[in-house]
Amino acid sequence: MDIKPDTDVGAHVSFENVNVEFPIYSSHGRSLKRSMLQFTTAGRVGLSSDDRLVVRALKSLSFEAKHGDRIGLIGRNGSGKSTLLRALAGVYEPVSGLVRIRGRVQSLIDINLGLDIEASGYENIRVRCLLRGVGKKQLERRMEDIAEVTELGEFLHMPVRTYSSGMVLRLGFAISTSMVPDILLMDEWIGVGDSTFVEKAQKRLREMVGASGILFIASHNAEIIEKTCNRVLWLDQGDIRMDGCPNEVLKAYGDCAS
Ligand SMILES: Nc1ncnc2c1ncn2[C@@H]1O[C@H](COP(=O)(O)OP(=O)(O)OP(=O)(O)O)[C@@H](O)[C@H]1O
Repeated sequence: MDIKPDTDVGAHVSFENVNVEFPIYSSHGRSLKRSMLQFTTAGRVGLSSDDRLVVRALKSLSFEAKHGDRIGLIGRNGSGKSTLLRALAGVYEPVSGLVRIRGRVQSLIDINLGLDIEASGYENIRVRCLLRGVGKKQLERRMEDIAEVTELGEFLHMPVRTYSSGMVLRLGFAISTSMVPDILLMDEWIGVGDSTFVEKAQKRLREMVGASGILFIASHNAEIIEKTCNRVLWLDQGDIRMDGCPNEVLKAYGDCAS
């Protein structure tokens, strides 16, 4: 795969003929390969260039996204939405094609990923801030801001393994939403916390979405897509079936499903 650095200003994404494949490791035997290839998978299971059986999750996918785009990803289960988000996040490396990404990417796909459960809440906040390049001068203030959002008080001095699942989510959410990225990735709209936290969390999330350069959100909820997005990509079998304004694409998608 060829990743080219981009140096102009403003968030920008382009995918050119991007292919992402997942090998099916247990299928080395010829007869098994043959029988799996005969399954009706609409071309999603196939042979890679080195003759391995693979699931083709993205197939020659091409699109461009510009600063200001709020892109909803829709499509049936298995159409490639999460794979596209993970390719944008750099988690999945395409087997071929060209990905260009200009800007800092922040994924809210798994907000608790990377939390060290043996370390305290404060230690986790500190490490994450340092990893994101927060300088020493701003560190204390930034840490206090995040701590305040969690509303976890003295619990922040205790190891994360002593937290309830809701408390872990508050910590992960507060950390993940502490910096506005150029490119924001979400797999469904996040709803975290109990009734006292949820309103504050939603406001923070809306502000982060509004301030980010480009948003990608995969969702099965048409209302969320309509409210949040100015453009929709309808994915079908790993490729784009339609790209347009939310009303138009959601209508075509709905007509196709009914
Ligand atoms: N880790 C994996 N190993 C093998 N195949 C995978 C893996 N992850 C995804 N796939 C396959 O890639 C295709 C796209 O999956 P993906 O998760 O991107 O779909 P999706 O549109 O996000 O679906 P959903 O709406 O169910 O979340 C599917 O055919 C799926 O079976």
